[in-house]
Amino acid sequence: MSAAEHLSGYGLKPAGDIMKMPARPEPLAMSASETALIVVDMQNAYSAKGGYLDLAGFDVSSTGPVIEKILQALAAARAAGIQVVFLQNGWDAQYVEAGGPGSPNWHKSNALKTMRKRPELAGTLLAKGGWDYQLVDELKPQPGDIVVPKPRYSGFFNSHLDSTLRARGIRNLVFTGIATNVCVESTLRDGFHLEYFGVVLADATHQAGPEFAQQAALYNIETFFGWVSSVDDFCSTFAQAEATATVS
Ligand SMILES: C/C(=C/NC(N)=O)C(=O)O
Repeated sequence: MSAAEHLSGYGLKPAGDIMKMPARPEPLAMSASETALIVVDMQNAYSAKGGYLDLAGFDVSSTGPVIEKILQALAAARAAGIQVVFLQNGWDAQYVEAGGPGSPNWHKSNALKTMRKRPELAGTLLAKGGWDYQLVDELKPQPGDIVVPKPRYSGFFNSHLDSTLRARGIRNLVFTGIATNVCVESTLRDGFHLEYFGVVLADATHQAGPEFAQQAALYNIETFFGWVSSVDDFCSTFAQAEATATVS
C-alpha cells in the first residue's frame, strides 16, 4: 500500500478530492472535507508580553511570526472549506476545573505555580473571562469556526473535540499554535490513539522553553505520532483543491 493510500484512513475510500501534501517523513493524502485546521491555544497567555508564559519566565519574543503564519493557514483553510477549530486552554475563575492538590495539574501547571508564588497575580492567569485567557486579537474566530475550551494540555481531555470532529467525518488534523512541545504534541498524541492522522505545520508553532524542545517535539511527531509540514506546503496543496473545485 502506498503512503498516500495509508493516509486516507487505512485504505478506506476518502470523501472528496484527494490532495497530496508534502510532509515528513512522507507526503500526506487528504481531502479538505475530512480535514480540520486546529489552532492550539493562541491566547494572550501563550503569545503576548505580560501573559502567563512571559510572567512564568518563558521567552515569547518570537511568537509574532507564528501569528502571521497561522493567519495564512486560516485563509487557505477557509478558502478550501476546511473546518477551523480553535482550542482554548484554561479554567473557571475559581480554578475548580484546574484541580486542587490532589491533581497533578495543580503541581505541574506553571500558571498555577506562578500565581502561588506571586499572590498579586491570583485569579488572573488562564481564568475564563480574563485577558490572559482570551484568544489574541489577530486570531479571532469567524462564523463557521468552532471553539473548543479545554482544561488540560490535551484538547481531547474533558472536551467536546472528539465528538465534534467525528460528527463531521474529520480524520486528518492539521496543527498550528503554541506550545509545540506541550498542548500541540499532547493533542496530536491523543488524536493518534483515537485514530486521527496528525500533521504539524512547524513554522506555525512555537515551543514553551528552549529551541531544543521544538526540535524534540517535531522529531517525536515525525518519527512516532504523525507528520511535519509547513504553512507554504499546506497553502499550496489546498489552493489546488480550491482551483479544482472551481473548474469542475
Ligand atoms: C506550558 C503550558 C503550555 N500550554 C500549551 N498551550 O501548550 C501550559 O499550559 O502550562
